[in-house]
Amino acid sequence: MTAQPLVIWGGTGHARVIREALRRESWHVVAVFDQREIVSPFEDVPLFVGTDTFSSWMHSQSVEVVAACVAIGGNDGKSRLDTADFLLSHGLNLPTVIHRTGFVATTATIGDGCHVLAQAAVCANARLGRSVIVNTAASVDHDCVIGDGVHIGPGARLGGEVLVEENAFIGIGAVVLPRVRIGSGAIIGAGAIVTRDVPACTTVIGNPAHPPIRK
Ligand SMILES: CC(=O)SCCNC(=O)CCNC(=O)[C@H](O)C(C)(C)COP(=O)(O)OP(=O)(O)OC[C@H]1O[C@@H](n2cnc3c(N)ncnc32)[C@H](O)[C@@H]1OP(=O)(O)O
Repeated sequence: MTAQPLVIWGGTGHARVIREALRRESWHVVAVFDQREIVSPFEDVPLFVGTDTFSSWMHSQSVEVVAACVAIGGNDGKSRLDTADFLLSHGLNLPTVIHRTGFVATTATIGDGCHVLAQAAVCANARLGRSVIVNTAASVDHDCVIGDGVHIGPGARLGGEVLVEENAFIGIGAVVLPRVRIGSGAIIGAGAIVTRDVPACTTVIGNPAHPPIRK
């Protein structure tokens, strides 16, 4: 099988993680794009800046580029989804990337452009929307429902039947107890233990998780 050319949008460390997770026999990274004038994360792959440059670059390619990955991490699910829509509008596919050490149950469903990274697990009957990141060693247990644009940070643990609404962000090593609902755009701080539902657009930290105290 010949590796297909693929572009990565987003030129930070997450791009390196994505490239590492891609199957080398399937995908060959030919360019990185970003909105900012930054240095390419790869010595052997050029970085180009901006959406206008992207359109002209696509037209200039002699070999058709058919796929892209969005490498925007952090809590910016909206940017991840907007960028995914931009790339789709240029006719690109957004393959689901599953690291060779990642686990996805046969009964789980995963939307376009999701990334399941090294040693992460998506368990039985879990449902992931599109452009979801399940980062290194995170776990999404049975029957969880994860909305579009959600990022589950490294080592975070979601018990069974957890609902995470769109664009929410679960920080490194957080734990969410079974059947808890995390509202859209909520931020769960690193290491938090979430025992109750979290309203939309709310940040919580600590054990048990609570909003930060304003000083
Ligand atoms: C591969 C990767 O790296 S993927 C990236 C994953 N990233 C993460 O998991 C980061 C998650 N982010 C966090 O936990 C953040 O600290 C947030 C979102 C909870 C808060 O961020 P900010 O609003 O910028 O808070 P800030 O850093 O100013 O800290 C405010 C106070 O809260 C405390 N605090 C911050 N985060 C936490 C936390 N997770 N748990 C407990 N206390 C915290 C700080 O110590 C500080 O306390 P102080 O006022 O007594 O000094």
